[in-house]
Amino acid sequence: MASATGVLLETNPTRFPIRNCHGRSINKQKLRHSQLSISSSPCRFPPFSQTYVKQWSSRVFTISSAYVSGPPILSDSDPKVDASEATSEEVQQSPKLISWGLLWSLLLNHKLRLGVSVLTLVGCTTCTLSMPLFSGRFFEVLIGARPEPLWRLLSKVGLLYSLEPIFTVIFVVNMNAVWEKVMSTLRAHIFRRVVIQKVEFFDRYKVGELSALLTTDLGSIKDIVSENISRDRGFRAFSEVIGTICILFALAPQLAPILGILMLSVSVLVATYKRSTIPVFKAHGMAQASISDCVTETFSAIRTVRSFGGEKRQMLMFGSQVLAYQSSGIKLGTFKSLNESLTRIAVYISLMALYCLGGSKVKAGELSVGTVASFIGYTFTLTFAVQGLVNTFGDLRGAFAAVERINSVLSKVEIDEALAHGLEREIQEKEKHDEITKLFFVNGYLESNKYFNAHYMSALKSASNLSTYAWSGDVCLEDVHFSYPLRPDVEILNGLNLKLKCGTVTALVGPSGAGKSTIVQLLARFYEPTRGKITVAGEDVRTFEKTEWARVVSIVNQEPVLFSVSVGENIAYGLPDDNVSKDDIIKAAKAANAHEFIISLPQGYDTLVGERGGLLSGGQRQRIAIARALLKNAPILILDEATSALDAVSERLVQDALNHLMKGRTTLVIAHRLSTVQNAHQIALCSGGRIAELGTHFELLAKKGQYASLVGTQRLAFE
Ligand SMILES: Nc1ncnc2c1ncn2[C@@H]1O[C@H](COP(=O)(O)OP(=O)(O)OP(=O)(O)O)[C@@H](O)[C@H]1O
Repeated sequence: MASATGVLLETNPTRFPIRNCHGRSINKQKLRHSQLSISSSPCRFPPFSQTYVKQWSSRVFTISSAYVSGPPILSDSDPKVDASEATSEEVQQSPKLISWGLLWSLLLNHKLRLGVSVLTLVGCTTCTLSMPLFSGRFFEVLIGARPEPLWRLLSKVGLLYSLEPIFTVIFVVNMNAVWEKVMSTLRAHIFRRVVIQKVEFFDRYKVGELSALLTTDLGSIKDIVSENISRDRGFRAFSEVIGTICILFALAPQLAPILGILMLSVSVLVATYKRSTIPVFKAHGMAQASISDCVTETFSAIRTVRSFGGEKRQMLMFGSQVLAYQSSGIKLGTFKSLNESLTRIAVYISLMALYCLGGSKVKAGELSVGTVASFIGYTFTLTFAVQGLVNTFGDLRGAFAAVERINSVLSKVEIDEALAHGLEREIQEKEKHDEITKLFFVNGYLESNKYFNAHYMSALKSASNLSTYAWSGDVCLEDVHFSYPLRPDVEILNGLNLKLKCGTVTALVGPSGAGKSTIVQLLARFYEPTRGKITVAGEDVRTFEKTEWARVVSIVNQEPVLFSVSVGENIAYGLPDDNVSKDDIIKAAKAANAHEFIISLPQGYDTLVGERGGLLSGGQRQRIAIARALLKNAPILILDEATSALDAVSERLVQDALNHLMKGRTTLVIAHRLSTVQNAHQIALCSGGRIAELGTHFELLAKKGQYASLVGTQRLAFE
């Protein structure tokens, strides 16, 4: 039944613009999606954090009171396209991935340890700050100016000396443990955020840049505590500076202001000087990064280097980078030595000032010898503490820059909602006591992403149906238009229609660059069509979560990627969430013609395959990938010319395995070989962003069109 507001909206939507939680107006179609599924299945959403629940319920209220109910409809207009209109606004509004709020809430998970750290910090700072006082008294006892027995004074000093290291140990251990735990959660949080980004995000950033976020940048955030819990850094330096200044004023108000001004000028000087050295540090860091780039590139492409005799070129390149690193290192050393001398100069100036002023006051009888002796001690304490604080501020600057980098890369809204939603649900369902899973929870909840497109997500259908649809229905690409997000002006597919009949093989042929692999990427849902849709048994695939979709699609590529674990584990990756029995693995390997070679390996199924499977031949890698796909037992199969890189013997073995794999599955084969094409139930020729010809081998030959000319010019290779 239509509510009053709903009717008003229906009649004149522009007069009553409804705004979503970001204040953005949302169209009617979106409203329909949101409201319908909210009312039909509100419990499908995982128990997000309270804030999310609040935002969610307010959205439910706004939307449901404003719209008419009805059956869930996913219109032809692409929800993703609608959502993309708002992307720039959302980018501006997106919350920072690492914020003070997040850090604070993570720290508060360790209240006890933090409490102990604060108490022990007070304890060890008190001990440290008492020492110069007792040194002064010691001199006074020695010259007879103080009537206290020496043994009593020494036993107090002894007590201080014993307590200080104990407090220090407890402080360092606790602070370190707290920060390590916070950093682990942060690391997992960032890794997860990277994993759920859309594929175009990975087109945009280099792997090196992304791994630097999790290693170098997080490293500098970690160092801000780990490297600053020693005596003369961070919190201790800060508490010592404050404590010393108070004591100095209490001890000798005549001397304290002079010393204070002196200290202040020195620290300003040191800080200014340090600021001027930032470019030198940066240059050194960059030189180090280029060395590491060169090493990675050379060793990962060692076969190419060798085949082109490129060793000398690589060595020269490495040598020039080493020299650049060396010269920036020498420059840095000079700056460091100057820095060191500055500290000493600061101490000496302060001491000279003290000797002159303090000495004259002692002579005039205004100050005791003990007080001046204590003052000298505090001068050292203050100088080193100030110096430590300046260093800590330098580290803080580095940490802020790292946070900024992480936020600028990861706070943008490029999250693949259809993937993140399913992943979130799966992790929520997992055993909460599992220590590894817990890492991905912030304060008991997964990062609740308010940018999850609720209207989009709410139209999701049950996963249990997907498997039935995929085993029994056709897969259709209907009027699919597509441009890669990084090249939005170039339309690769332009109204493409193709039906993959259930349980049959479709061969996809066409000239290079026609868009064959693009079709594969769309079927795998690495990208979504910019217009049109892909359906399975008539259902838009976007109504299913990507994690569910991944379960019904298997892809075997020309260059299958294996993980650097054992052969058995690589096959079991076909079902990464399940406990796969060894029998099932062997069964899949046998069906993929891989069992024989696997048992001849040194450790059989436990043999490690090396980085990206580099310790195996191309044909062996291919058969393991097929075994992995067999174990997965997905109803939709995509073969990206999986045998073209193999020799005749391997090809026969792999082809047998593939024939086994294709049985009863809806298969799309990108084919360059005539034999593969001829055996297919239908052949689709892709050209100009559409399917230009469709039929069997003989039908297409008879047409004497592009397919016939491809065969004629032998661009479809004969065996
Ligand atoms: N990630 C990407 N971002 C931008 N453009 C891309 C991307 N991947 C492919 N393209 C472009 O899309 C077009 C189609 O490429 P595609 O790989 O689908 O062709 P293909 O038919 O599979 O070619 P081949 O037979 O040579 O493999 C090409 O012009 C290519 O430059």
